[in-house]
Amino acid sequence: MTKPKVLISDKMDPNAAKIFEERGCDVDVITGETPEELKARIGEYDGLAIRSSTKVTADILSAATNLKVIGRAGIGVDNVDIPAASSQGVVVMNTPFGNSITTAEHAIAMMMALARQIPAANARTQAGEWPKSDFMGVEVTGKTFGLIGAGNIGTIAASRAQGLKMKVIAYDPFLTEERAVELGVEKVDLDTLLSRADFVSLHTPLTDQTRNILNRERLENAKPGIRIINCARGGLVDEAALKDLLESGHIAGAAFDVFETEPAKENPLFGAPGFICTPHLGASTTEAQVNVALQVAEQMSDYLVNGGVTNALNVPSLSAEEAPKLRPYMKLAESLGSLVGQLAHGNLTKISIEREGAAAELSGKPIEAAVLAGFMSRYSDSVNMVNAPYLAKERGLDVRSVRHEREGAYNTLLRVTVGTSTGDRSVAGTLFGPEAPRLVEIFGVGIEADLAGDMLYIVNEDAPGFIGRIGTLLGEKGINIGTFHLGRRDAGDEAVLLLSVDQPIGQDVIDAACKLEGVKTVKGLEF
Ligand SMILES: NC(=O)c1ccc[n+]([C@@H]2O[C@H](COP(=O)([O-])OP(=O)(O)OC[C@H]3O[C@@H](n4cnc5c(N)ncnc54)[C@H](O)[C@@H]3O)[C@@H](O)[C@H]2O)c1
Ligand SMILES: O=C(O)CC[C@@H](O)C(=O)O
Repeated sequence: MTKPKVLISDKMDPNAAKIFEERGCDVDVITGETPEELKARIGEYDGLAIRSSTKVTADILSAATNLKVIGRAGIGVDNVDIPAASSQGVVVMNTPFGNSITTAEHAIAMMMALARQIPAANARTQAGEWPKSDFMGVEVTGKTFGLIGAGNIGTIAASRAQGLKMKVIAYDPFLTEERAVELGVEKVDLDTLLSRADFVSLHTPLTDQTRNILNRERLENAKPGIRIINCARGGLVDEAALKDLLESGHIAGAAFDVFETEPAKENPLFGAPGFICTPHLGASTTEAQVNVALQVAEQMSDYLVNGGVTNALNVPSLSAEEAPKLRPYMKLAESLGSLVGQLAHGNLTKISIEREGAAAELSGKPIEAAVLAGFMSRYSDSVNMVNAPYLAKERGLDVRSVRHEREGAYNTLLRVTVGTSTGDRSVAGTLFGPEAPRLVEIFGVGIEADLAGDMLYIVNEDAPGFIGRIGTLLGEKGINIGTFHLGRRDAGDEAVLLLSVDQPIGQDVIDAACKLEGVKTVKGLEF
């Protein structure tokens, strides 16, 4: 049997190449190539091991005819086109914990550097100035550390801040009260966090919900003198607004490891008062790089040699026998989890997954994992069907799977219900034929729809003329309607409208739809 061939295309600890060889793979280390050079070469390889420099685009994947696995030695996979990889059957893996401690330590180092203005003091001292009176710092002891994103890295940063005798407050929609108590942090909303924190540290992935989470308005309304640390992802903070507010003195300092455009050879923040930065060094310690390199090489060779799947972001863990029967249910389960995750508001405390009819005969665990993966995909870019149940447990989400013997209106049915602080919210779906997942109920209203691509969800008063008004609005905004689904409890009651559309739904469309007569709720959805 020929050995699987792996390309390491980014600078990686040499232990990775050693592990690949020891575990039966041939390995080439070729770094710094242009996209064109990589595209010309990639067809030879079964595995591609990367960090953040290699951009694995759909174009490169189109030439990757033998590729079976991409391994990211690190956490963020924003440099990999996962949908394109999935549609080519390429497994994408990351190493979700190997650099967490190192990155949390970098955030704390940045906080201390900000508090004592170490970079500027160092530069001027070494220039021979001895500027002792220009650098009055602030203590961190007794100050408030505002954590945005209480996942792996955020919770480590919080514990280090507590070690520095700081009070930690946290904003994370996924943090339960129980977990907050366990961590010794106070759970708050984002506006409260910004009005109380002395130092704010961001630790979320970059998603549609977190992009510009610190926008101009929030920065302007933050407590005067606040200092901001971003060692997560560029794009979480409005860079131009931050520059203006550093210049006005409203914000006392900011420390960034990551930028909207990287490599950041120029940036509006460069030179702003109180601004310090590093070139995406969050994961750059010997220890973290050894961890992630070893882990990625072990995971990838296990997959290439034995078919074992660990920390994959785009495949469920299924046995060969169960896989064909379960596959359409996995898609249905993930879509229902994603739908309820996108629509539910409030403090999400519990989720139940009910199986009825033919679905009750199937193994519940993979279906549960698929629901959880869909449900949590809005909150983390590291979540997958393998780690979703573990993450849900760790975060205190009460997960229940119920199998009903009873015969229902459908031959097979999955129902997903989330408990929020404002009550239970439930969606249900079935399979049409053996394979086609279909939504059949949304928050108590019967409605039949495919969940795919970009969609618009509207709740409105059931009254004549509404469908015309929404059609006109979407037409004016250049949005083409693909499919149109309508449901209601009774005539004249609330109606639910679910549209699949050919263009993404922007905030302008949502704002305009909210203003239409009779509209109660509008939400853009993505599947
Ligand atoms: N600078 C670096 O070199 C470096 C190194 C490692 C990781 N990172 C980045 O750090 C980030 C966090 O990594 P992690 O391992 O802690 O991830 P994680 O998935 O464990 O945690 C992310 C947390 O963000 C929360 N979150 C999601 N949406 C949110 C929102 N709208 N508001 C508030 N919180 C929200 C999630 O609930 C979750 O708790 C990732 O983007 C990762 O890529 C950067
Ligand atoms: O590989 C790196 O240096 C950065 C890694 C980091 O951004 C991650 O998401 O793990």
